[in-house]
Amino acid sequence: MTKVLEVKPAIVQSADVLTIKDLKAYYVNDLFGVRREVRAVDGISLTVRRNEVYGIAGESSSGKTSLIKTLAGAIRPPMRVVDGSVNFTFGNTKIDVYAEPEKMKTARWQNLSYIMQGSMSVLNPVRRIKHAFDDFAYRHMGLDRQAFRQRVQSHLQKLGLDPNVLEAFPHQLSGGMRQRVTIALATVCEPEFIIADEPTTALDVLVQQDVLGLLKEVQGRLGSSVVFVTHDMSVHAAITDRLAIMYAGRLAEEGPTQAMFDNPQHPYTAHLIASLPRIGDLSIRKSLAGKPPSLANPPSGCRFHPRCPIAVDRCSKEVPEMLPSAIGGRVACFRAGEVSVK
Ligand SMILES: Nc1ncnc2c1ncn2[C@@H]1O[C@H](COP(=O)(O)OP(=O)(O)OP(=O)(O)O)[C@@H](O)[C@H]1O
Repeated sequence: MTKVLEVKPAIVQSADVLTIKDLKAYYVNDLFGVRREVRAVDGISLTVRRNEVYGIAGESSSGKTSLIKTLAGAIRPPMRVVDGSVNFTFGNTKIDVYAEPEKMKTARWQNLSYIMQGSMSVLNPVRRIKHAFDDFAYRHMGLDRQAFRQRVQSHLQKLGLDPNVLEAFPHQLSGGMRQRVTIALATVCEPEFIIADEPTTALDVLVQQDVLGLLKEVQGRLGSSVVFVTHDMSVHAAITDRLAIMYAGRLAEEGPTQAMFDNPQHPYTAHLIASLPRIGDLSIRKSLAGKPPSLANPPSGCRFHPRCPIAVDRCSKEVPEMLPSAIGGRVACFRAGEVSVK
């Protein structure tokens, strides 16, 4: 049995809120006249539905953070979107992120919010917590000061936080508390779309469970969509409805989370699941041979083929497309379904 955190998944509904089509985003550097491209996001298509938690998993450097920065329209040089599109639908408003950057600016905080890695980056260490709410949320809510403060206090209470945290400095709170405050900050405007990048990585497992429970509860109450990024598969098992696995800038597999854990179709998914600790199993977990490839010079064909235990000749020559999988998702593998989790 796989040891996972226990947080109940939400009901999945169907309208698409985010549609990404054949997205390519590269880091482009010119060094002494030599152009170097790191293909961090390389031909990704996916949709995220209303009221679902969509997970993105993959080893370090697989492109997870680059993908979510790209979808939030939060890219800076040397990163460039070289092809493809990102579209959001918020109520009746449609936004093409790269054709309509002004619309996207307005949507930020109101319709879309971002919980980043490490809560201290959004909470100024020398200012009280209340100022973070003033700085980020006040102008988006159209309330007078008093009504705004009341709204913030009642939101904190709904999340089980004492409104007195508003008077605290970040360093006076524990790591878990700070992350709860960050979730409160990201959700006070009741956004339809929340991006969470490794929000619980630095926390111990019990606090992590608490913070994940909170995020799930707010998501369920608001009916928001969440894109949740972490390399930790046990967290995906606990919180996500659907899961995408990234390998070397591309999607390897996507599908309903539970079905992927029960019956992974891609050998890389099977490897990630097999590396999780299991209750009562004292055997040493086998790691995959080799390292993730350089995205400046990725392998030909399927990028996973040099490390794949079941690769055949074709895998080094042809790029596998993402095609419907046997478990109601999509998979990019010529030998899909021929692996099992041992
Ligand atoms: N500013 C940059 N310039 C050049 N390459 C970059 C830059 N930022 C990231 N990269 C490269 O892009 C690739 C993808 O990185 P990214 O941070 O998106 O991966 P990740 O899956 O989020 O990793 P992690 O789990 O470690 O955060 C990596 O090869 C990384 O070295």
